[in-house]
Formats: sequence, structure tokens, C-alpha cells
Amino acid sequence: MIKLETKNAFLNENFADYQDSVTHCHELLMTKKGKGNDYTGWVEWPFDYDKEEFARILDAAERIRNNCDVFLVCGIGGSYLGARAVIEMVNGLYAQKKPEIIFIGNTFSSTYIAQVLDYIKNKEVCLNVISKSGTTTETALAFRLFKQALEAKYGVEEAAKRIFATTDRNRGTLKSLADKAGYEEFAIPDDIGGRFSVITAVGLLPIAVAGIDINALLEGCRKAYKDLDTADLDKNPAYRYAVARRMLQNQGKNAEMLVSYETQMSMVAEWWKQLFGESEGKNGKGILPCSVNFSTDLHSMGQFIQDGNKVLFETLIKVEKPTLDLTFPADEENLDGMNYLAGKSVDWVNKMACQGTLEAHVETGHVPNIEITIPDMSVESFGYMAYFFFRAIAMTTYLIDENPFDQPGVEVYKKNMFRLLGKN
Ligand SMILES: O=P(O)(O)OC[C@H]1O[C@](O)(CO)[C@@H](O)[C@@H]1O
Repeated sequence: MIKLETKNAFLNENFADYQDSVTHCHELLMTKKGKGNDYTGWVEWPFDYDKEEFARILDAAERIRNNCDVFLVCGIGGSYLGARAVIEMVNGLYAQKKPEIIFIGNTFSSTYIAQVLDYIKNKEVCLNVISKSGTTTETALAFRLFKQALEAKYGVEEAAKRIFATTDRNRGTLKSLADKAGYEEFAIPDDIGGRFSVITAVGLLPIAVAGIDINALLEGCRKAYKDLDTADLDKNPAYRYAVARRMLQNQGKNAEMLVSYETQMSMVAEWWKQLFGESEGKNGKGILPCSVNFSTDLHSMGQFIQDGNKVLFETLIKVEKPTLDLTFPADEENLDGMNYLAGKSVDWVNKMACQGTLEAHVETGHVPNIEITIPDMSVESFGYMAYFFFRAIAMTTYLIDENPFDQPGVEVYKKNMFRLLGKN
């Protein structure tokens, strides 16, 4: 389902030279003996997921869809990026589906929060608060404001029926609050970290509310598991990608630019940036994950990529079949001079832009390119791709002997902020 092409990556090492290390790291991952092993629950989750909870998610999603105009998803980082990535990739940006989904709890921007509060005033609303730790300040701050708004509008009892909490199964501030308030609760497994949690209730509830088939998402993961269940670098494209990144970094490429030609995949890139950045960026190591959306960003970032500092390589996500397409019309007067495209599909134009850019960046700019091709923007393709990236980041991080599953560096800003805010 995913094709990996490295012929334009200018690799100057052999994959075979990495085979022993990859086999060793694969063993570490699969036998749960590597660094961060207590956070590898995602590996088997597409098969071992909680079936009873899955049924409750479908049931809650149906109730939410029938009860509101706006569904608020309150979370940050791994507790929101995955859901947003899937919903935008699959439904597109102007899906005109009910309910409208608005993401909150991911910013301290007072203007943003105030505008959303104002926007929902005369609308029917449900809310899903999502936090594994239960203490993330951006999420907790927004949740209190929106909870009070819902309680003022519906009364405490009815508001409680409209609020759904996704958090730790046993402990934490949000867990205690949800228990006391009587919210319906969904669990984030102890052994799955935030950036891997799109395949749990964290992602599944909002995705189901968006009318997307969550079973197909897990099916995509299961297919990827089966295809990638080998350490053999000739057969496992996720591990080849993991190794290619290491080779490129050895050649001085310290930034990876994820490229897509589909506007609705911008949030997939944001999700990928957290997955790769938080997993690998440790102890002065790692490749800086960046992203662009072409051809849009060719008109802003194209110059640098073509001609600037040779610090980066591109990882291009190609989508074989667009969700929708249209034929470019002829015009009798042809005042805009665009008749040369009459009768062509717009997706064909997009694909030609992709080909032309690839040639320019590779042949003239000497920018290494890794190509990842997915068949379409379906939820199953997302599931497959997500699992592909999970395996790839675990491997590529083990190859530099780091723990892919923690994020100690994020705590530094929090400590300073809490001191400034006067938190005990
Ligand atoms: O789900 P939580 O605990 O609110 O965390 C949200 C995000 O914040 C981080 O913990 C970083 O602070 C991420 O790893 C995580 O995805």
C-alpha cells in the first residue's frame, strides 16, 4: 500500500551494511527490551485494542452527531494532532458535514479562545476533553472556560451528558474531575504515548464523530503490521526509510522537509512533525522535521529548497488518486491564455507540477528526495501510513541509541512557565 523510492536520494552507503543493526533494533522493539519499552503498546494495539470500548466510541459518536452543531475537541500535541490530521485528510477542509469540529485547548491565545466561545454561543455543542496526563495547562485552561460555558447554557446535569473525557484509566486530575462530574470516559492506555495515540480513543472518538470509519483506520494499521513484520531491509520499506534518513544525516543532511501536494494534508505534516521531532530530538541528536505544502509553498520556500543552504532532504508524499477531480474548461476568448490546459484534469496539472519540481530539486538543486507513494486519502491509507511512520521512527531512533518514546525536553518550558504563573 506504500511504495518507497530512494533512487533520487543520493545515498552513498549500502542498505546491507545496516542489516545487522536493524535486525537487532527490530528484536528490541518486538521483544520489548529496547529503550522506552513500557511505551510500545502501539505495536500490537491494532489487534489487541479494547473491543468493548471501541463499541462505546461508536455509540457515543452517534449520540454526539445527533446532538450538536459544533463538536469541540480540547487537547494539544498528540491529544489532538492525529484526529485533526485524519479528519482533514479524509473529509477535506470544507466538508459541510455536521457537526462542525473545532479544536481548542491547544493554545493560550486569548483571541482564539474568546472567538470560539463567542462562535458557539447560539449553537448546540458537545465537547471531548483529551489529556493523558490530565494536567496539560493549555488544555486545562480551555476546558474550564468551555465547561463553564456549557454549564451556563445547559445546566450542570445536561452539560455533563455533553462532555466526554479521554484520559488515563486510573489516575490524574482530569480522571478525578470526570469521575466526580459523571462524564462518559474513554481511556488512553498506559503503554501508548501521546504521539502514537491517534489509534486509540484519543483519535478514534473525534474521527468517528466526523463520520469516518474508524474500523478502516485500524484495518490500515493491521495491513501495515503484516506487510512490515520483518527486519529484512529488502522487504520492509518503513525500515528502509528509517535507514535512508540515517544515511542522509551522515551526509550532513540535518533537516527533513515533508512535502505534500494536497492542501488537506497539511495537518498530517503537523502530526508527523510531533511524531518525529519528539521521538528523535534528544541529546543533541536527530533530524529537524519541517514541512511544506506544494505547489503553494514553492512560491515562498521554493527558492531556499532549490538554491539555499544544502542542509535538507525532502520526503515527498505522493497521492496516486485524489479524492475529487475536475476538468479544466475551454474558454472561447482565451483572454487568460489558459486554453492550453483545456480538457486536462486539475489533478494531472498537480502531478506535472510535482514531476517538474522533483526534477528541478534533484537534478539542478541536488536536493536528495525520498518518495513515499500512498494510493489515496482514505482513512485506511492514513492508518497504513501512520503505522508505517510509527515503525520507521522507532527504528530510526533506536539506530541512534535514543529512547523514541519519551520527551523530557518539553518539561523545561513548563517549569519556567509555572514559575512565572505562580503555580505551586
Ligand atoms: O495528553 P497530554 O498529557 O495533555 O499531553 C499532550 C502533549 O503534551 C506532551 O506531553 C508534551 O508536553 C506531548 O508529548 C503530548 O502529546
